[in-house]
Amino acid sequence: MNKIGVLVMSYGTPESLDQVEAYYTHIRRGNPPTEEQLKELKDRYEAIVGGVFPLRANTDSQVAALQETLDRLNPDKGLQFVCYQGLKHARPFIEDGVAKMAEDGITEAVGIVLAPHYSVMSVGGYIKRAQAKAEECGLKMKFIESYHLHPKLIQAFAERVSAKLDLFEEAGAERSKVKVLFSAHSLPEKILAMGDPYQDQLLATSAAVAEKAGAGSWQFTWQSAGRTAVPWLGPDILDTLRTLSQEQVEDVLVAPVGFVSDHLEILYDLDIEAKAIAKELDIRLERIDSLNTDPLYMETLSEVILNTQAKE
Ligand SMILES: CC1=C(CCC(=O)O)c2cc3nc(cc4[nH]c(cc5[nH]c(cc1n2)c(C)c5CCC(=O)O)c(CCC(=O)O)c4C)C(CCC(=O)O)=C3C
Ligand SMILES: [Fe+2]
Repeated sequence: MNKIGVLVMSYGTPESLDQVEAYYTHIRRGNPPTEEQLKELKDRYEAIVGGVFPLRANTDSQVAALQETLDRLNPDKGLQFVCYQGLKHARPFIEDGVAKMAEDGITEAVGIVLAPHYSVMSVGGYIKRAQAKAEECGLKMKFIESYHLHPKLIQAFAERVSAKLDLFEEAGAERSKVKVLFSAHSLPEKILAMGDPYQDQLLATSAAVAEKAGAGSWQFTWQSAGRTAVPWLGPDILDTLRTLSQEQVEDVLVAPVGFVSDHLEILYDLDIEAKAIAKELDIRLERIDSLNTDPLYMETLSEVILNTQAKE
């Protein structure tokens, strides 16, 4: 049986509170955080679920679900796709995943990231590291850079937006007046001058989801900007909520389309931090459920992976 490796890449999260320092140091390219920064990050993890790191189980489940979906959708019975995990900032690292494929005798692989939009600073970084290790191991790799307009991805997000708009309506709000706020992780502003596609891809996803979900009123905002000296893309969601409040908006549905699973930036930055500001402003803030192992998301990933073989 001919085997094709699938390197499924994701951000990674610590396994326990005592690993947060090493994790944070890795994110900071080897510079350890100050005591204060470390405490602040640990506090955020403790606030979400008391020191459990949901992204780990979520990534494991996504990889398992992707394996099942690939097995089911692959039309070529002489070819088997085998998934491996590769994380950006935690074990198993991207390099570990590539090395494992090579050890298992795999010579050809496809790399994909559990994030739909390309930026040279996000997905570009994952791909660069995987490619370097693949060359070292003599592995031939292809990469999927983005899949932000795949019809099944748009449908999955749109169904979630629509379901939450129903709830607003049941609670007495006028559906067309609920502000749908699409969001994604901010990046340093310099990416715009570099001609990076990140922002345009996010706006394209947002417009497609808004249209499919029949959202009456929507806009895009950034979230989770880093606390560094350089300017980050804005407006930030907390400022956007303040502006919306001034515009007499009372109902807001946040749709974080830059993320595909429940983790810190969803469970803390939105569910705790943004919700607290919304409460102060008397805004009803809800968010769409995360995709996690949604079958439509798994089919999106499977279809783009299978497509890399069809093109040959
Ligand atoms: C574009 C992007 C995505 C989306 C695409 C993708 O998924 O790749 C993403 C996702 C995530 N980011 C995450 C966590 C963190 N990101 C940080 C810091 C940073 N993120 C950045 C970018 C991104 N990050 C950047 C440019 C920095 C500054 C440092 C640097 O230049 O690299 C920090 C440090 C402290 C802080 O700034 O808050 C933390 C803890 C978690 C895991 C949460 C969990 O464990 O549940 C996830 C899914
Ligand atoms: Fe991040």
